[in-house]
Amino acid sequence: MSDPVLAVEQIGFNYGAKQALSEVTFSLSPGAYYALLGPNGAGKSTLFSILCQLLQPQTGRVTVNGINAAKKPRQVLKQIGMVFQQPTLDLDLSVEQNLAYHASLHGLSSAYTKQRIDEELQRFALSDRRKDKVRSLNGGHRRRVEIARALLHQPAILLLDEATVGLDQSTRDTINDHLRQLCSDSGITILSSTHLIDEVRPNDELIVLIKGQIQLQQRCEEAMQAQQLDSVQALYRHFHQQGEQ
Ligand SMILES: Nc1ncnc2c1ncn2[C@@H]1O[C@H](COP(=O)(O)OP(=O)(O)OP(=O)(O)O)[C@@H](O)[C@H]1O
Repeated sequence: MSDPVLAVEQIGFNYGAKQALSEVTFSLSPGAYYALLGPNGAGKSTLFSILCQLLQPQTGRVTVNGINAAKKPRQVLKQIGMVFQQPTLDLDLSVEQNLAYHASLHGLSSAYTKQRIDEELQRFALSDRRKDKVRSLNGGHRRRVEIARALLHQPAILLLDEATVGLDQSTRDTINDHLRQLCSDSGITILSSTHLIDEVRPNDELIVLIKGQIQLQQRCEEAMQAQQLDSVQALYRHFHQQGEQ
């Protein structure tokens, strides 16, 4: 097995008296797609906030490619691309301007920015929309721009927090296809949170988080076989019930 690209060890986080995460431990391998599944309030957003350093864990540690996030936060942030639950594009800027602004925050040179914007817009079939204002794009295209933006600085890990919420089924399918392709083509690791169980595919690595605790980390197909269950829904229900006890 290759060294993990991300290791989360014994992380705990409370909001005052409210416990959001307790002794959360898991690791991600390079080039794999991980679906983080959990009901509302399970702690998914808190975990993402810690991974992209908006919050500091109160216990435990996060390392990215062996670098401790608490000790070298900037080096770790360079390795992470983030797509938040709420859209964060400026609607009155063009697609290209939104991407260029993000690239400048990451300190990319103008020549490299142009190259990366070209590459990512091509990857997401958006090259013909580069001069259009984001306001004129539909929801699926806006999400694709956000994913392209998160990839500009070539992170090792892409984090997506409920990235397909509010999109119709066929747009969700297209984006999900793109994301799986991204892992196999470019070797990037994806951690994508969802409560939409139908988005999880048999070949995905599955991480189930319930009430701030990890209930399962295993390839989805293997977990179904181990539990003798024939669907992701049944598998999730099983671990959900276990977590609620
Ligand atoms: N700022 C806050 N203050 C107090 N409690 C909070 C705060 N943010 C989250 N919580 C609580 O922490 C727990 C984890 O919340 P979190 O938002 O991380 O879960 P989630 O899995 O992302 O849920 P959702 O799917 O609804 O976004 C929940 O019980 C939530 O009520």
